[in-house]
Amino acid sequence: MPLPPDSASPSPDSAPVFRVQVAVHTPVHSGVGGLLTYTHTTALPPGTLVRVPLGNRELLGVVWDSPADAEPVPNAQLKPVRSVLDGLPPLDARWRRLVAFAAQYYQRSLGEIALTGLPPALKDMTAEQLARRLAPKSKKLSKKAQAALDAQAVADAAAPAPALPPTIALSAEQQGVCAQMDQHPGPFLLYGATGSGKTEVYMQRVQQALLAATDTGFPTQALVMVPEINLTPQLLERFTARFAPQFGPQAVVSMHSGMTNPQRLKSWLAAHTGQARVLLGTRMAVFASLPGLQVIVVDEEHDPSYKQQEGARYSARDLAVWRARSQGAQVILGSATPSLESWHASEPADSGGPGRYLRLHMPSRIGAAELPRVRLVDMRQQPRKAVFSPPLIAAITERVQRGEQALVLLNRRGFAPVLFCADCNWKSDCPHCSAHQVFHKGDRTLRCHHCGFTQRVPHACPECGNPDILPLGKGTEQLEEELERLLRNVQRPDGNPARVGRIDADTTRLKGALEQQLDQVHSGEIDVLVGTQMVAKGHDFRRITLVAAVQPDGALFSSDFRAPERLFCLLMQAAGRAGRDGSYVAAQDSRPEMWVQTQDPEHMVFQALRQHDYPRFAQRQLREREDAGMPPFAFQALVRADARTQEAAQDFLRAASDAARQGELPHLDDVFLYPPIPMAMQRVADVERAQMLIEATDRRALQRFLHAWQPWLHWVRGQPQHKSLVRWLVDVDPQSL
Ligand SMILES: Nc1ncnc2c1ncn2[C@@H]1O[C@H](COP(=O)(O)OP(=O)(O)OP(=O)(O)O)[C@@H](O)[C@H]1O
Ligand SMILES: [Zn+2]
Repeated sequence: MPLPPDSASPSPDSAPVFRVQVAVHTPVHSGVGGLLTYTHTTALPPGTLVRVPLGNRELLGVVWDSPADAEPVPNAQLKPVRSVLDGLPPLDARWRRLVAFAAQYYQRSLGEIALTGLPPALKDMTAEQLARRLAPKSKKLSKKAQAALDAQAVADAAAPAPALPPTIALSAEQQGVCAQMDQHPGPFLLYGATGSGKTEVYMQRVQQALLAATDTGFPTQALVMVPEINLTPQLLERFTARFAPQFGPQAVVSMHSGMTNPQRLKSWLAAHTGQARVLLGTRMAVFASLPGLQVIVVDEEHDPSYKQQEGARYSARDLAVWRARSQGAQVILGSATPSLESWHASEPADSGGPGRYLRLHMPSRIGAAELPRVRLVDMRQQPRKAVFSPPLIAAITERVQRGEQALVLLNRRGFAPVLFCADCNWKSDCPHCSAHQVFHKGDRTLRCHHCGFTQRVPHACPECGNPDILPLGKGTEQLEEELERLLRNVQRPDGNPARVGRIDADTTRLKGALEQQLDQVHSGEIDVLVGTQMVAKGHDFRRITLVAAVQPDGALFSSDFRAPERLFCLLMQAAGRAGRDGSYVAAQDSRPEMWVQTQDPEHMVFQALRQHDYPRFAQRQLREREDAGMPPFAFQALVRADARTQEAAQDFLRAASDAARQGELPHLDDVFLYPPIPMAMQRVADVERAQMLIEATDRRALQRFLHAWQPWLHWVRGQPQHKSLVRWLVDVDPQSL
């Protein structure tokens, strides 16, 4: 795109101009710090959005600093700011503090984090376009239309104020928790069983925040975060129903990656200007501009999706805690299965714990609902090769015949994870990754879930021509097919045949598909739902009384030390979908159940699950981690390198490690640099991946070390022998190893 000539007229040499330091994001200027200096005819308030030239491009930037004094600057050295997006109030100091902290902590440039926090649509907008976007829509109306509007306004004014939604009477536990939140500044860890009514507590706290008076006059605001997009529509509905009557139809807005750029811009502007009072969103929402922020909720705080896994690898949960503290807002982390980090942080000080969070407990489900009874099926005692053990099928059949619903969980989509030739041992390996291509029966393809490489299923073994190639292992597609077969003669109480449905990333690719499929579950059209972790958490299903995890054991063999924690959470959350409506269960004279098919029923993960005993599980895991010196008792960072060969990737890491020693970086003695190793997924899309773990017992030592190391990493990367490196990055507090 050709650029217009500089609009700001060049000032004569040495005329006084104002220096403006601007945070911009360019890969070239991504070193830590990363402010570029421009000039302008006036000083610009920090937080102002500007468009600045860089090379032959024009970029959006945020004014970080602009001294109020003019000074003579030789014109040739510095370029002037191209335009100022002055229709928008500047981003406030608290937002800029958050960005500065995140940039420093996660070892990224200010500009990158700042731009991460802004809606993408702003990047390409001129000042005029933004002004138009901000101007109230003033369409010329016909006389008749105007008269109708006026009449409506008169009628509105005369009508009684909209009725407040009936507020639910809080349970005793909910009241107790809210009372504690009144007394204590937080942060709070709301440890509440699945179905204990945590959402109701959030709404109560949000309501209180929205009604609070401030001295700034800016409307008070709340940020509510959920781990996944698929939970936002549901929660949006609940929050809108609660708050729109009181605070206006625009009071609740959402923000997540499933929205179009114009939609995201709209939400962002509403939050920035105070029109929106509640912002509901996924991890990206943590960076939204919310000048009136009073309370932050992080629902399902244990969820790994709060950690951004690309670009700036920030933890939205951790930043939420930081943001709340730095601006005097309350923060509530909620979960039935808190992360071990948060659980540890909430160990009370009087029993020797850090006592950094206040732990609040809601053990009981709402109403008369009880937690499901957990049944472990020892698959070593079941017919070999059975996907579903006969007792599980009998239990599902019984539920369907009574008109209840069942949920079958398997965290693997597709029909089978691999195709296999028994004659020559050929396997459907992805040619570009160290992974198998997954067999999808629906469209008869082999698909790599890592790089997307897709092929038609071969008619015979590509190696030896054997026509009998076999699927190995199970995916959700196969479970669905298998259940349809097993339940084909089962009838529901209305005489119709049992209906099986499936929800996973494959069935929900199209926009609106997930909502539609969830509606089918809620309306009772589907009797047995097969799904991945997508359906295991957060959903308030009312008629599911049985949940089954059919092949959870794989996770027990993972090399990642967080694997047991992840599995336990997933199973507890899944169990939490059964029997949520106590009166329904009672009317059915039924009892909720969670089934787990496993080869290792004695494993402590399953034993703790059986007792619904998160504290015991957490205590044991934490003890192991303390003994092994792992998080939360140690702090970690990863340096990752991608290259065409594994050798090149590891060479870079070794050189980086040598540079740290030669450069005599601060705290070198307090951090431990492990040797580089290939990543568990070693090759993706023809790129070899390696990583190097850095560990310290003191967070600040690790931080200072990383900070001092950063320029060295850039320097090493610039050396000719590392030319073949594709990319490198630092991941602070990595969530998977
Ligand atoms: N005080 C109350 N009185 C009546 N019903 C309530 C009350 N509080 C919550 N509920 C209802 O109980 C159900 C479970 O509540 P909610 O969804 O808030 O649980 P949760 O703790 O967030 O569960 P999960 O962690 O499993 O997502 C919801 O249908 C909710 O409307
Ligand atoms: Zn691949």
